[in-house]
Amino acid sequence: MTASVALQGVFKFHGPSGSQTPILREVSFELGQGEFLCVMGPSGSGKSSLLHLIAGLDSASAGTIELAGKNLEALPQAERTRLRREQIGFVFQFFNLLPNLNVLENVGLPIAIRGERPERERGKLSGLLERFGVGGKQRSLPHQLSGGEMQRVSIARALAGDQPVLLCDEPTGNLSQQAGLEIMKTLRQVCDEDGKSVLLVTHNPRDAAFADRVLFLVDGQLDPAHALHGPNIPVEDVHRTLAELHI
Ligand SMILES: Nc1ncnc2c1ncn2[C@@H]1O[C@H](COP(=O)(O)OP(=O)(O)OP(=O)(O)O)[C@@H](O)[C@H]1O
Repeated sequence: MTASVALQGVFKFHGPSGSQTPILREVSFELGQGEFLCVMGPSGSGKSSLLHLIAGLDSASAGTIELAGKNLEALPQAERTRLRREQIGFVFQFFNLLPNLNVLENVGLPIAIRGERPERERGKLSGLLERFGVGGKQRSLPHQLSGGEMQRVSIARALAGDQPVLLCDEPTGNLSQQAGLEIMKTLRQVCDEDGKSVLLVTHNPRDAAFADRVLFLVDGQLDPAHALHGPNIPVEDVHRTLAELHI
Protein backbone atom coordinates (compact mmCIF):
# COMPACT_ATOMS: atom_id res chain seq x y z
CA MET A 1 0.00 0.00 0.00
CA THR A 2 1.33 3.49 -0.83
CA ALA A 3 2.19 5.54 2.26
CA SER A 4 0.40 8.88 2.54
CA VAL A 5 3.76 10.57 3.10
CA ALA A 6 7.26 9.09 2.67
CA LEU A 7 10.54 10.84 3.43
CA GLN A 8 13.86 9.36 2.42
CA GLY A 9 17.20 10.82 3.45
CA VAL A 10 15.88 14.37 3.81
CA PHE A 11 18.26 17.20 4.66
CA LYS A 12 17.29 20.82 5.13
CA PHE A 13 19.62 23.79 5.33
CA HIS A 14 18.18 27.24 5.84
CA GLY A 15 19.99 29.87 3.85
CA PRO A 16 23.11 29.07 1.81
CA SER A 17 24.29 25.53 2.65
CA GLY A 18 28.13 25.40 2.70
CA SER A 19 29.50 24.77 6.18
CA GLN A 20 26.20 25.41 8.03
CA THR A 21 24.68 22.71 10.18
CA PRO A 22 21.50 21.38 8.59
CA ILE A 23 18.35 21.68 10.68
CA LEU A 24 17.14 18.30 9.35
CA ARG A 25 19.67 15.53 8.79
CA GLU A 26 18.93 12.35 6.88
CA VAL A 27 15.34 12.18 8.04
CA SER A 28 13.46 9.10 6.79
CA PHE A 29 10.02 7.85 7.81
CA GLU A 30 6.62 6.99 6.39
CA LEU A 31 3.17 8.06 7.45
CA GLY A 32 0.96 5.09 6.60
CA GLN A 33 -2.58 5.51 5.31
CA GLY A 34 -4.86 5.83 8.32
CA GLU A 35 -1.92 6.09 10.72
CA PHE A 36 -1.69 8.58 13.58
CA LEU A 37 1.97 9.53 13.87
CA CYS A 38 3.46 12.00 16.33
CA VAL A 39 6.81 13.78 16.09
CA MET A 40 8.23 15.29 19.29
CA GLY A 41 11.40 17.28 19.74
CA PRO A 42 12.81 20.28 21.57
CA SER A 43 12.10 23.82 20.46
CA GLY A 44 14.11 24.56 17.33
CA SER A 45 14.64 20.88 16.45
CA GLY A 46 13.01 21.33 13.04
CA LYS A 47 9.45 20.09 13.58
CA SER A 48 7.69 22.98 11.83
CA SER A 49 10.28 22.90 9.04
CA LEU A 50 9.43 19.23 8.56
CA LEU A 51 5.72 20.02 8.19
CA HIS A 52 6.51 22.78 5.68
CA LEU A 53 8.53 20.36 3.57
CA ILE A 54 5.79 17.72 3.61
CA ALA A 55 3.27 20.36 2.55
CA GLY A 56 5.53 21.42 -0.32
CA LEU A 57 5.71 24.95 1.12
CA ASP A 58 9.50 24.68 1.16
CA SER A 59 11.99 22.46 -0.65
CA ALA A 60 14.33 19.84 0.82
CA SER A 61 18.05 20.49 0.37
CA ALA A 62 18.55 16.76 -0.34
CA GLY A 63 16.50 13.58 -0.24
CA THR A 64 12.99 12.80 -1.45
CA ILE A 65 9.54 13.56 -0.07
CA GLU A 66 6.58 11.73 -1.53
CA LEU A 67 3.01 12.80 -1.00
CA ALA A 68 0.43 10.27 -2.26
CA GLY A 69 3.25 8.51 -4.11
CA LYS A 70 4.41 11.64 -5.96
CA ASN A 71 7.89 13.08 -5.48
CA LEU A 72 7.27 16.68 -4.41
CA GLU A 73 10.77 17.80 -5.33
CA ALA A 74 10.24 16.74 -8.95
CA LEU A 75 6.96 18.63 -9.38
CA PRO A 76 6.62 22.15 -10.76
CA GLN A 77 5.33 24.67 -8.20
CA ALA A 78 1.78 24.76 -9.60
CA GLU A 79 1.51 20.96 -9.40
CA ARG A 80 2.84 20.96 -5.86
CA THR A 81 0.23 23.49 -4.83
CA ARG A 82 -2.51 21.45 -6.47
CA LEU A 83 -1.33 18.28 -4.75
CA ARG A 84 -1.17 20.07 -1.38
CA ARG A 85 -4.73 21.34 -1.71
CA GLU A 86 -5.97 17.91 -2.74
CA GLN A 87 -4.08 15.92 -0.09
CA ILE A 88 -3.49 18.04 3.02
CA GLY A 89 -5.62 19.69 5.66
CA PHE A 90 -3.87 21.84 8.27
CA VAL A 91 -4.65 22.31 11.95
CA PHE A 92 -2.58 25.08 13.53
CA GLN A 93 -1.84 26.17 17.09
CA PHE A 94 -3.47 29.57 16.55
CA PHE A 95 -6.32 28.20 14.42
CA ASN A 96 -5.67 30.52 11.42
CA LEU A 97 -9.37 31.23 10.84
CA LEU A 98 -10.05 34.32 8.75
CA PRO A 99 -11.44 36.90 11.21
CA ASN A 100 -13.88 38.57 8.82
CA LEU A 101 -15.50 35.38 7.60
CA ASN A 102 -18.11 33.54 9.62
CA VAL A 103 -17.69 29.91 10.67
CA LEU A 104 -19.51 28.46 7.65
CA GLU A 105 -17.49 30.63 5.25
CA ASN A 106 -14.23 29.64 6.95
CA VAL A 107 -15.05 25.95 6.66
CA GLY A 108 -15.91 26.40 2.98
CA LEU A 109 -12.53 27.96 2.16
CA PRO A 110 -10.74 24.82 0.95
CA ILE A 111 -13.59 24.28 -1.52
CA ALA A 112 -13.54 27.95 -2.66
CA ILE A 113 -9.76 27.84 -3.09
CA ARG A 114 -10.16 24.90 -5.45
CA GLY A 115 -12.38 27.12 -7.59
CA GLU A 116 -15.59 25.30 -6.60
CA ARG A 117 -18.68 26.76 -4.93
CA PRO A 118 -18.98 26.05 -1.19
CA GLU A 119 -22.74 26.83 -1.28
CA ARG A 120 -23.20 23.60 -3.23
CA GLU A 121 -21.62 21.71 -0.33
CA ARG A 122 -23.68 23.46 2.33
CA GLY A 123 -25.19 20.22 3.70
CA LYS A 124 -21.82 18.56 4.01
CA LEU A 125 -20.23 21.58 5.70
CA SER A 126 -23.10 21.95 8.16
CA GLY A 127 -22.86 18.22 8.88
CA LEU A 128 -19.16 18.53 9.71
CA LEU A 129 -19.84 21.46 12.05
CA GLU A 130 -22.65 19.51 13.73
CA ARG A 131 -20.40 16.51 14.13
CA PHE A 132 -17.79 18.58 15.95
CA GLY A 133 -20.33 20.28 18.22
CA VAL A 134 -20.28 23.73 16.59
CA GLY A 135 -23.35 23.36 14.38
CA GLY A 136 -25.07 26.24 16.18
CA LYS A 137 -22.19 28.63 15.45
CA GLN A 138 -22.35 28.76 11.66
CA ARG A 139 -23.06 32.51 11.51
CA SER A 140 -20.64 33.45 14.30
CA LEU A 141 -17.35 35.18 13.65
CA PRO A 142 -14.20 33.47 14.99
CA HIS A 143 -13.73 36.04 17.79
CA GLN A 144 -17.14 35.06 19.16
CA LEU A 145 -15.97 31.47 19.78
CA SER A 146 -13.92 29.86 22.56
CA GLY A 147 -10.47 28.48 21.70
CA GLY A 148 -11.76 24.90 21.72
CA GLU A 149 -14.63 25.87 19.40
CA MET A 150 -12.24 27.64 17.03
CA GLN A 151 -10.08 24.53 16.88
CA ARG A 152 -13.09 22.31 16.19
CA VAL A 153 -14.03 24.66 13.34
CA SER A 154 -10.50 24.39 11.97
CA ILE A 155 -10.66 20.58 12.09
CA ALA A 156 -13.94 20.77 10.15
CA ARG A 157 -12.19 23.07 7.65
CA ALA A 158 -9.28 20.63 7.35
CA LEU A 159 -11.73 17.87 6.42
CA ALA A 160 -14.02 19.95 4.20
CA GLY A 161 -12.14 19.30 0.98
CA ASP A 162 -11.83 15.53 1.66
CA GLN A 163 -8.06 15.71 2.01
CA PRO A 164 -6.74 12.35 3.29
CA VAL A 165 -3.86 13.79 5.36
CA LEU A 166 -4.04 16.11 8.38
CA LEU A 167 -0.90 18.00 9.45
CA CYS A 168 -1.35 19.25 13.00
CA ASP A 169 1.17 21.73 14.43
CA GLU A 170 0.72 21.99 18.23
CA PRO A 171 -3.10 21.84 17.92
CA THR A 172 -3.68 22.06 21.69
CA GLY A 173 -0.89 24.56 22.41
CA ASN A 174 -3.29 27.45 22.88
CA LEU A 175 -6.10 25.61 24.67
CA SER A 176 -7.07 24.71 28.24
CA GLN A 177 -6.38 21.15 29.44
CA GLN A 178 -9.98 20.12 28.94
CA ALA A 179 -10.46 21.76 25.53
CA GLY A 180 -7.14 20.26 24.41
CA LEU A 181 -8.25 16.80 25.49
CA GLU A 182 -11.45 17.13 23.47
CA ILE A 183 -9.42 18.16 20.40
CA MET A 184 -7.15 15.12 20.76
CA LYS A 185 -10.18 12.80 21.03
CA THR A 186 -11.57 14.43 17.89
CA LEU A 187 -8.31 13.94 15.97
CA ARG A 188 -8.15 10.30 17.10
CA GLN A 189 -11.74 9.87 15.95
CA VAL A 190 -11.13 11.25 12.44
CA CYS A 191 -8.20 8.87 12.14
CA ASP A 192 -10.16 5.82 13.34
CA GLU A 193 -13.56 6.55 11.78
CA ASP A 194 -12.64 8.44 8.61
CA GLY A 195 -9.32 6.71 7.89
CA LYS A 196 -7.42 10.00 7.79
CA SER A 197 -3.63 9.94 8.12
CA VAL A 198 -2.63 12.28 10.93
CA LEU A 199 0.82 13.75 11.51
CA LEU A 200 0.95 15.55 14.84
CA VAL A 201 3.78 17.77 16.06
CA THR A 202 3.57 18.51 19.78
CA HIS A 203 5.45 19.21 22.99
CA ASN A 204 2.64 17.69 25.02
CA PRO A 205 3.20 14.07 26.24
CA ARG A 206 -0.51 13.59 26.86
CA ASP A 207 -1.23 14.45 23.23
CA ALA A 208 1.57 12.21 21.94
CA ALA A 209 0.04 9.25 23.81
CA PHE A 210 -2.96 9.41 21.43
CA ALA A 211 -0.74 8.41 18.50
CA ASP A 212 -0.05 4.98 17.01
CA ARG A 213 3.65 5.81 16.91
CA VAL A 214 5.84 8.55 18.38
CA LEU A 215 9.14 9.61 16.76
CA PHE A 216 11.69 11.86 18.46
CA LEU A 217 13.61 14.51 16.56
CA VAL A 218 16.85 15.51 18.27
CA ASP A 219 19.37 17.89 16.68
CA GLY A 220 17.61 17.48 13.34
CA GLN A 221 17.78 13.67 13.39
CA LEU A 222 15.18 11.03 14.16
CA ASP A 223 16.21 8.58 16.80
CA PRO A 224 14.77 5.20 15.70
CA ALA A 225 15.96 3.43 18.85
CA HIS A 226 13.64 5.56 20.96
CA ALA A 227 10.48 5.40 18.81
CA LEU A 228 7.35 4.39 20.74
CA HIS A 229 4.75 2.11 19.23
CA GLY A 230 1.06 1.90 20.16
CA PRO A 231 -1.73 1.27 20.38
CA ASN A 232 -2.30 2.83 23.78
CA ILE A 233 1.14 4.30 24.41
CA PRO A 234 1.38 5.01 28.17
CA VAL A 235 1.99 8.71 28.79
CA GLU A 236 4.69 7.68 31.32
CA ASP A 237 6.64 6.10 28.43
CA VAL A 238 6.54 9.41 26.58
CA HIS A 239 7.76 11.29 29.68
CA ARG A 240 10.53 8.74 30.26
CA THR A 241 11.77 8.89 26.65
CA LEU A 242 11.77 12.70 26.69
CA ALA A 243 13.87 12.59 29.86
CA GLU A 244 16.27 10.01 28.38
CA LEU A 245 16.76 12.20 25.32
CA HIS A 246 17.10 15.36 27.49
CA ILE A 247 14.18 16.96 25.68
N1 LIG B 1 13.08 30.29 7.02
C1 LIG B 1 14.09 30.12 7.88
N2 LIG B 1 15.29 30.70 7.68
C2 LIG B 1 16.32 30.48 8.52
N3 LIG B 1 16.24 29.70 9.63
C3 LIG B 1 15.07 29.09 9.89
C4 LIG B 1 13.92 29.26 9.03
N4 LIG B 1 12.89 28.54 9.55
C5 LIG B 1 13.38 27.94 10.66
N5 LIG B 1 14.67 28.27 10.87
C6 LIG B 1 15.52 27.76 11.96
O1 LIG B 1 15.52 26.36 11.89
C7 LIG B 1 15.47 25.79 13.19
C8 LIG B 1 14.27 24.88 13.32
O2 LIG B 1 13.08 25.68 13.32
P1 LIG B 1 11.61 25.01 13.41
O3 LIG B 1 10.64 26.14 13.48
O4 LIG B 1 11.45 24.02 12.34
O5 LIG B 1 11.73 24.28 14.81
P2 LIG B 1 10.59 23.67 15.74
O6 LIG B 1 11.09 22.34 16.20
O7 LIG B 1 9.28 23.67 15.03
O8 LIG B 1 10.57 24.69 16.93
P3 LIG B 1 9.38 25.09 17.95
O9 LIG B 1 9.05 23.85 18.72
O10 LIG B 1 10.01 26.15 18.80
O11 LIG B 1 8.24 25.59 17.11
C9 LIG B 1 15.48 26.96 14.16
O12 LIG B 1 16.81 27.16 14.58
C10 LIG B 1 14.98 28.11 13.33
O13 LIG B 1 15.51 29.32 13.81
